[in-house]
Order: sequence, then C-alpha cells, then structure tokens
Amino acid sequence: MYDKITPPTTGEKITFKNGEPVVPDNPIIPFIRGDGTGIDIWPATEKVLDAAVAKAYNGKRKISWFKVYAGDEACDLYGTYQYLPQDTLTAIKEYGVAIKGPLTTPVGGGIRSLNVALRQIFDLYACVRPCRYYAGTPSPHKNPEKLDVIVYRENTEDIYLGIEWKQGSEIGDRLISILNNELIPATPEHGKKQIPLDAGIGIKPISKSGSQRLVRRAIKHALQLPKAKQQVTLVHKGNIMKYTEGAFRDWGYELATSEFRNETVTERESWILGNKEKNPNISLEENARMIDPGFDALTPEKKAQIVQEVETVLNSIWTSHGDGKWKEKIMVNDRIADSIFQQIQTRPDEYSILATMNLNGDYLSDAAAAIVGGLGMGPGANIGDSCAVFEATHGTAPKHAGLDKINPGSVILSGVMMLEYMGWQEAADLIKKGLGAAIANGEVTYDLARLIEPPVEPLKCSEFAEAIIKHFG
Ligand SMILES: NC(=O)C1=CN([C@@H]2O[C@H](COP(=O)(O)OP(=O)(O)OC[C@H]3O[C@@H](n4cnc5c(N)ncnc54)[C@H](OP(=O)(O)O)[C@@H]3O)[C@@H](O)[C@H]2O)C=CC1
Ligand SMILES: O=C(O)CCC(=O)C(=O)O
Ligand SMILES: [Mg+2]
Repeated sequence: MYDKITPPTTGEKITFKNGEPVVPDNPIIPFIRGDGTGIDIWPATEKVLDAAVAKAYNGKRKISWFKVYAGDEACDLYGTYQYLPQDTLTAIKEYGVAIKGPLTTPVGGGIRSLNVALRQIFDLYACVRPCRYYAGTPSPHKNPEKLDVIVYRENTEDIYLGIEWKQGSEIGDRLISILNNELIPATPEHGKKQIPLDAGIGIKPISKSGSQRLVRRAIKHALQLPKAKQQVTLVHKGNIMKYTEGAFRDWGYELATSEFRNETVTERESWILGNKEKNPNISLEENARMIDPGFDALTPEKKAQIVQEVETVLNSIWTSHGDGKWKEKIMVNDRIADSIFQQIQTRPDEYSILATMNLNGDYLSDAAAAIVGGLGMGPGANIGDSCAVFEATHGTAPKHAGLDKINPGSVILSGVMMLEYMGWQEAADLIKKGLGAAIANGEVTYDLARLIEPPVEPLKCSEFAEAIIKHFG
C-alpha cells in the first residue's frame, strides 16, 4: 500500500461517524514535520503532546505517531518535485486525523501551495483559528485579554480555488476579449467598464453550498460555547462585491434563520424585537425608523420594504423569540471586513466567532494572533466531514530555521485543538495549564521575551517545550 513509509506496528485507526471522529485509546496519527522552522517545532511539539497524554491517562492512552512526508523532506526521500507524495495522501486519508508543520510556497511562480492542496484534496472546508490570550503574554495592546475570538475561515473557495491566467497568456487574453466585448456589455449594471488589456486575471468563486457549510459549522461551534460567547459574525466586503462577498453574508443569514431558526436571532431581528419590548404599542413604521437611522431619507419603495421586514419578523418569531427570549439565542450579525479589523482592536470583547471567506480570514487570523502575542501563539485546524489536519497559522519563518529558537507554541496549541477534537480534554487541559504557567513565569522564546518589560532571557524552542511540561504540575 505504501511505497517508502511504514505505519507503526501498534495502534488503530480513527474512524468517522456523522462527521465526528471515533477515537481508539491508541490512535495512529500521521504527522508532517514541515519545512523551515518545522525542524525545530515538530520535536518540541511531539514531546509536549506525548508527555501530556502519558500524564493525563497513566499509559491507558497513547498516540502512535506515523511520520509522513511533504515539502523539502519529501523531495529528499521521493525525488525531485515529489513535494506531496501519494504515500502521504494515502496515510492521511486512511488515518483521518493528522498534524503538520508549515510548508514553503514560492511567490510569483513555481509550485502552488502544498498547504492549500492538502485542504482541497481532503475537502477540509473549515479553517478554525482560535485567538485567545494567555496571562503574562506580552502584547502591543493594552487589554489583549479582552480578545477571545475564533476565526472560522472558508478553506476551499475564493482565492484558494486558485483560478488565474497570467498577463499576456493566450487564454488570459481570450478571456479578457470575451469579457470586454461580450459579457460586460451584456450586463447593463457593469456600464462601460472594461478590463485593461494588460491585466492578469483571477477568478474568485464563492458558492452558496460552500458558504453555508462553513456557517453551519460555525453555528454548531457557537452552540458549544458559554452563553456570553454564543455569537457568529459574518465578515464580508459585500458593499463592494455584492454577488460574492455580499452573497456570503446573505447565505449565512439564510442558513441561520432556516436550519437554526429556534437557536438563532439576527442582530436586526433583535433590534425589532427589543423595540417592541420597550414599547409594546410601537407602530411598524416607527420600529422601522429605529432600526434604520436613514429611514426618512429613503425612497417610498425602500421604506415599504423595511416596514415589511419589521412586520414579517414580528409575525414569524415574536412568539418564539419575543419578550426577551431572543437574549438566550445565538446572535448572528455581520460586519464589513475592513471595519472588523479595527473592531477587534477597539471593541475586542464584542466578538466571538468570526465566519469569513478565504482571503478575509487569512488576513484576519494573522492580525488577531498579533493582538494576543504574535504568530507564535496562533494555532489552527482544517476540518472536513471525514478528515482533519491540524496546523499553525504561521509559515516556515525561514530566517529562524534550525536555530532551536522559534516559538513552538502555535503548533503545540494546534496539538491541543487536536486532542480536544479527539475528546482527550484532560491532556489538552494539562498543556494549556503548562503553557500558561510557563508564560506567566517569563519562561518564553525570543518573540515574547523581546516584548516583556523588563526584558527576560529567552528560552530555546526545545527549552520552552520542557518548561511547559514542567508546569503540568
Ligand atoms: N500553513 C502553512 O504552512 C503556511 C505556510 N506559509 C509559507 O511560509 C513561508 C514563509 O512565509 P512568511 O510570509 O515569512 O510568514 P511566516 O509566518 O513564516 O513568518 C513571518 C514572521 O512571523 C513570525 N513568526 C512566524 N512563525 C513564528 C513562530 N513560530 N514563533 C514566533 N514568531 C513567528 C516571525 O517574525 P519575526 O522574525 O519578527 O520574529 C517571522 O519572521 C512562505 O513560503 C509561505 O508561503 C505561510 C503561512 C502559512
Ligand atoms: O500555503 C501557504 O503558503 C500560505 C497559507 C496561509 O497563509 C494560511 O493558511 O494562512
Ligand atoms: Mg496565512
């Protein structure tokens, strides 16, 4: 079955039932070490995960690691250009849950991203990136502890579909010609727009099914959170791109108010219901005026639409959601992408789950990680319905590779997410406790040490792993 790798002789497969993993006590888990700093981070991560599992379960549970190859390491073993060998894909498919270090992607030309390829091959449609603060972590922000968000990023569409034509290429030029001469003139709303003849072309597809399965998972996750964090914010740039970004928002609301009608309330619905609660005799028009501050300046048609919206909400959900019952539901709201970047800095405690399309979520997850301590503290998971691959938000940070210096925190915390996904909460909790205590004690790698006042001597990558284990207690 495998060409150059051999699975461990002990251990069993993780299987999936209704999209959830069924985990034996001795699962076999494939891992990819990763390029660049992966060489430093992976051994530190493995050590911490093994120590936590051993301590939490006294030997009753154990992970059998299965080394598989991707990136530079794969080319060394399998030959030139064998960046993602079939062995690796077979192993991840067979064992279902895997963890990886970062992999290099060249800019401008060369191979397409291996990281993205893995997400697409296994249809890992939700990229889940929690950003929460560990006490003592230095941060450029005054109150980083107020940020506790989970970026739920769509992981297969938008720029990840990767459909592009190079400037000057035959097909690219043909496409521009068809667009300029046939399709744009045939669409009156595009007016006299024309694509510059020397443009490269990229296509940004956003599907209803892709958007809704992401939002569905985000809402299900919100249902597991404490009451105060039960909120899903749909992030989009729908004011500019209406049929992709705007549609993502609309499909998100549509899903929330159909599949999860009893569990959710939208922000606008909450205003309408709240207005009636404060003033039971409020007219439909007055209510409409209160939810739309520019109401009086609107056209009669638009005013009628909003009045109709108010009436529909009151008729359809007053009984189930009115009289304050909506306060017990998951709040679904939306924010325009540029605004959410400033909102997570100025009003961080108002947000919880941020459901995004691919590119917005890429930016947002790095930015949110920066608030809570930087990319060394940014874990992640790529989740599908029959497979999950855990990996950090950051890349290979090549200038720090091989120096035993980099912060392994993000991959270790990705391991924590993996343990939680497997239901091994006790081991996950031990690592969070150890990591929190190490940071609070000033035992940190260079990235955090340089921000602490007064400065502390940084630990090596491997020493940080040992400090975490020491603080398991
Ligand atoms: N999923 C993946 O595997 C990803 C892969 N990549 C790939 O990684 C390569 C390098 O990308 P690049 O843009 O440099 O981004 P990186 O995320 O690799 O690194 C950028 C900077 O972030 C900081 N950083 C990154 N990782 C850590 C860490 N573990 N601990 C502390 N600080 C960290 C460092 O800052 P400083 O030097 O200031 O300390 C580093 O120089 C590219 O080929 C890219 O495509 C990128 C993102 C994700
Ligand atoms: O695959 C890459 O090189 C980049 C991926 C990335 O930036 C991400 O997953 O956040
Ligand atoms: Mg990124």
